Amino acid sequence: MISDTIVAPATALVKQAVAIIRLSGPDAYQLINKVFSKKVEKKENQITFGYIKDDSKVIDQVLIMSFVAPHSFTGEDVIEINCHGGVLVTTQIISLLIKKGARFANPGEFSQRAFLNNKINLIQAEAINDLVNATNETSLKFAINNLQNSNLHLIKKYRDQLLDIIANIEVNIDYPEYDGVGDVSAEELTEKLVSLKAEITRIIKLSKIGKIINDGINVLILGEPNVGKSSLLNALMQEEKAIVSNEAGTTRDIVEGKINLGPLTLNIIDTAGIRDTVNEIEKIGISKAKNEINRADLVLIVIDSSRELSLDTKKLLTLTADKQRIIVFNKIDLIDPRKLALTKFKTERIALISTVNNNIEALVNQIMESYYFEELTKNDSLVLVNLNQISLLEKVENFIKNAYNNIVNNYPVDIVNVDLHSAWYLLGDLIGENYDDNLLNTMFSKYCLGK
Ligand SMILES: Nc1nc2c(c(=O)[nH]1)N(C=O)[C@@H](CNc1ccc(C(=O)N[C@@H](CCC(=O)O)C(=O)O)cc1)CN2
Ligand SMILES: Nc1nc2c(ncn2[C@@H]2O[C@H](COP(=O)(O)OP(=O)(O)OP(=O)(O)O)[C@@H](O)[C@H]2O)c(=O)[nH]1
Ligand SMILES: [Mg+2]
Repeated sequence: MISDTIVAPATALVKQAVAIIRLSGPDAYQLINKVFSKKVEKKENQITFGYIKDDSKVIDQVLIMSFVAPHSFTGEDVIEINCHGGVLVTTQIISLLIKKGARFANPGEFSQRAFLNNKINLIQAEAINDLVNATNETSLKFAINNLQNSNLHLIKKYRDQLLDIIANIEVNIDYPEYDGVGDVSAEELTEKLVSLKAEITRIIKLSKIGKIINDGINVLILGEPNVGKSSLLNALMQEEKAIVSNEAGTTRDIVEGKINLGPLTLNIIDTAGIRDTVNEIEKIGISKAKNEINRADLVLIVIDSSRELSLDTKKLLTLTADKQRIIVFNKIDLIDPRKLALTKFKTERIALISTVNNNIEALVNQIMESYYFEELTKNDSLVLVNLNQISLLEKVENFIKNAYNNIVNNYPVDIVNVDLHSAWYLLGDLIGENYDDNLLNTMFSKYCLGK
């Protein structure tokens, strides 16, 4: 049982209209009543007006909101003090509460308590943090979907299915032939495993895209010199961020910019034009540009529409063949688009643009389409955007795959069940059925103070 009472500002320590101080734990009422001008009754959802006082010295005029365990965010007795939002007044009230016996909370400790008191599961806890950190509509949608309990039943369903399979294997299979006795055959079990694995694989796939969208899409602009890469960066950002000139080899270093494009966040990376050069500085720039390919989620290969496809561009196309990419034909204002040799790109996403005319809509549409997946934002979609969550799911996927192979290869039933148990257990990790204290501390420490 948690025995101490924690306190922290729930709002930033800056000059503002009103600040909120949160107090949570078994002594919340006792503590507030040591410093408040009136008696705060232990009653739910009350707002009480009065003064915070250090003995006879009045510190502030405040509103007290009261919650009674378990009906609060943390599941404990909670008092929220809405004080005037001065830095000094807020810190004085907190110091006073600490003097009276409260402990200053660690970052994320309120949410951690909410988890420990079964008010939220770990997916919801991660979602709270993701919600606070969300910078685009899509990631906000993922977070709010996961915060509402709506898709917890999915994980529970998968766990139940696993248990069911485990039980059936134990009861119904006449080892070592795996001939079906009773009501479930080996074929039916493998079928169940296959469909379960398919569902997990689907969630992993969606989650990986979700993670990219959540973190911001790293969009790398590549192309030979002078094709208009920096002009494109500037057009996307609607700002003269990078130097543009008609001299080939203008950009030497990496230039980065961040924008929100509708529901997406793009981290745009402009690079030095790629060509054979003897200039040492330019060479460094070119090697930097190539090194960025690994980090990129999406590569824009920019081509000057008015020129023949050069060897350098062909090399770039080969170098990025495995990447998600869009072939961008810039300077379309210089030629008749019908003259473009597009057939060799017919399996690719292409966009015809003219940065000089600020006509980049075709590219914007292609980017949006690349990351538009109806399934992603459906209310009941489970999209997990944290690396640890995704890697847990991948482990689950692997254990199910192993179990399947072992059944097919007529391995002993205990071996099959070890893998299935592991998968079941790891799904429990995902929602916090089982947890490790250190892991929990690490996880919540990335939260805001007072959260
Ligand atoms: N002032 C304030 N605003 C806040 C929060 C908070 O803790 N305090 N929140 C947090 O950061 C978020 C809201 N989340 C909350 C979640 C649960 C409960 C709560 O009291 N739950 C009770 C009662 C539920 C009900 O009445 O239906 C419960 O779960 O039993 C409060 C806030 C955002 N805004
Ligand atoms: N006609 C026309 N000219 C363009 C267009 N986009 C860029 N340019 C011109 O092309 C030249 C090169 O543009 P930059 O954006 O500097 O090209 P870059 O690819 O960044 O070049 P490097 O940094 O040298 O690799 C400039 O003179 C631009 O004004 C376009 O859509 N149409
Ligand atoms: Mg440039």
